[in-house]
Amino acid sequence: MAATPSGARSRFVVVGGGIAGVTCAEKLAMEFPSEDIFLMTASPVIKAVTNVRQVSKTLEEFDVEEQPSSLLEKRYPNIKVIQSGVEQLRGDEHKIFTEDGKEYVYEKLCLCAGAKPKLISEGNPYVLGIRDTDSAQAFQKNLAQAERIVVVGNGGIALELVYEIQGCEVIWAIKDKAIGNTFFDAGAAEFLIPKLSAEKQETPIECKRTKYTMEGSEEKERPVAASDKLGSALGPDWHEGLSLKGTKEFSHKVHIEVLCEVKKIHLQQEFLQLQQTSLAFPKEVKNVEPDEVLWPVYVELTNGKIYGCNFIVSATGVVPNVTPFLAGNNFALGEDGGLKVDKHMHTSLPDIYAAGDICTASWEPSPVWHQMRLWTQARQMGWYAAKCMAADTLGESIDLDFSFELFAHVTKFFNYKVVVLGKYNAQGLGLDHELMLRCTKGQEYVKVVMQSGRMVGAVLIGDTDLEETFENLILNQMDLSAYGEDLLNPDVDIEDYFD
Ligand SMILES: Cc1cc2nc3c(=O)[nH]c(=O)nc-3n(C[C@H](O)[C@H](O)[C@H](O)COP(=O)(O)OP(=O)(O)OC[C@H]3O[C@@H](n4cnc5c(N)ncnc54)[C@H](O)[C@@H]3O)c2cc1C
Ligand SMILES: NC(=O)C1=CN([C@@H]2O[C@H](COP(=O)(O)OP(=O)(O)OC[C@H]3O[C@@H](n4cnc5c(N)ncnc54)[C@H](OP(=O)(O)O)[C@@H]3O)[C@@H](O)[C@H]2O)C=CC1
Repeated sequence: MAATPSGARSRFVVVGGGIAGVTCAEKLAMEFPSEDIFLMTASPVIKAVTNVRQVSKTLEEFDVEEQPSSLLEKRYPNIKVIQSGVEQLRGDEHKIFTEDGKEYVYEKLCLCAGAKPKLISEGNPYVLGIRDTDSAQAFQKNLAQAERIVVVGNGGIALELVYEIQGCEVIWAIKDKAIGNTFFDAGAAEFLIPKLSAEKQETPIECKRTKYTMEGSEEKERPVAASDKLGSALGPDWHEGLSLKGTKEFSHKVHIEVLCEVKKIHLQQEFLQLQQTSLAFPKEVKNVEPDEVLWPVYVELTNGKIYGCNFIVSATGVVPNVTPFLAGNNFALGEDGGLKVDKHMHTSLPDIYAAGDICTASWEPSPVWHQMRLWTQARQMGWYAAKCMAADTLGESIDLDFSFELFAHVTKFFNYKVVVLGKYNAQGLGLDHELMLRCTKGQEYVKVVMQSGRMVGAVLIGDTDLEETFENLILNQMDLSAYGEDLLNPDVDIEDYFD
């Protein structure tokens, strides 16, 4: 590192200590062992991917550890972690200003500052989002005092919460007809629903998926970020170390309100005043509680019902973290507010790349890949962005990485292994597709999406062992018309068929 009067200088600077940023810095450190790589992060700990295991061509398992940054510097002596938030980027000058008053000059920069929860009501103390370790702990603390909460949203976090929470009534308000719209269709939702009323199993099933651990979490005090600082996003099994229990003795009590959104949130005092004003609520708006029961906060839904609760979890997606530190740089943004990146992970500004939750993939994708803000994609993008930065520096050309050929995600919902491949929900296919299903209640749910006789997507719930075969069938686009329903016939050994 050469210091200049105007600030420290590095050829490569990466912003963000989450999976995308750390993976990018590691790959750059390997590609350029004699260069110092600066990794700037607002969080005192970094996320490291360990024990990567390739399950199939595109599905991978790995462990994720929250580690002190010194461990990363030990593994890669040419990575220098700068633990300070970036206050301002001046892209035209190739300069970064940090919150501790320092200035850095870069040649090439990769922005990996993640995303923030998109809350239904900003600044309302009764509305919680879950993103990082600190917000998860705040949620757990509130839950420990709660008798009833309202969960809003129908994606990954809501699915995990409604299954994990015990001893607290959950009112789950969803916009859709069926649960889990970001991962499932109504058929899969039907398959999963009985698990919500069943007593929760104490031992989780063995399941091939990523694991999330906190380095030394039991013995050591974890460094805590200032409360306004954004930590790295949580990930697989984030709730395993937390007791998600309310004040009651029962296991599960989930009531689902479908096809509705939150119309208004009323604090107790305001709610009581409104109730006394006869014209405040139209006749069809109903408090579902007897009047003598009082709650700190009330949620008015668009279906006319009002539920009192201790607090609300807004599990309503994320917004890329582009403000305030990137303000004034005129980046081209995607529809979802992310930094647009081309097929070389390059943003619209010279020498600035982006990866992970902060970016919006804006290249023409493979017909069976789409972006989802997931741990696996953060890692793949971080890795590939570093390769692109290296190729640009060395004047080499580079092809789009193979990991963007097929969307592939393995996770766990309601204690089932879940694999989703390609256009698993027929995303963007309109009516031009057919579905094939196989379902054994309580055991497995298999759905494939076919288009013109070819497989373009699949949802596999349970231990189906079909992921590798289906991944191949989607990738090679073989015409499967001749096999008809045999494709899902449990008596036909499909792997032998296609070997
Ligand atoms: C509760 C929860 C459960 C999840 N479960 C799964 C799962 O099971 N499977 C899965 O694939 N994905 C899961 N995800 C999604 C996954 O965690 C994210 O997609 C992924 O971690 C994003 O990584 P990232 O590196 O892009 O961003 P982040 O992990 O958000 O990292 C951003 C980094 O940037 C830093 N930063 C932010 N602003 C600044 C600044 N101004 N200056 C310096 N540094 C800054 C932050 O401190 C942080 O270190 C889950 C997410 C949540 C919230
Ligand atoms: N196991 C896994 O793979 C997990 C992954 N994650 C990831 O973490 C991130 C955050 O998770 P999460 O917050 O659940 O985000 P998701 O994007 O998964 O889901 C958001 C949900 O909220 C709904 N929604 C959006 N706005 C509103 C609103 N105003 N009112 C009611 N509902 C609304 C969305 O509906 P619509 O789609 O119609 O907009 C969608 O159902 C995501 O990137 C997710 O993929 C999180 C947990 C587990």
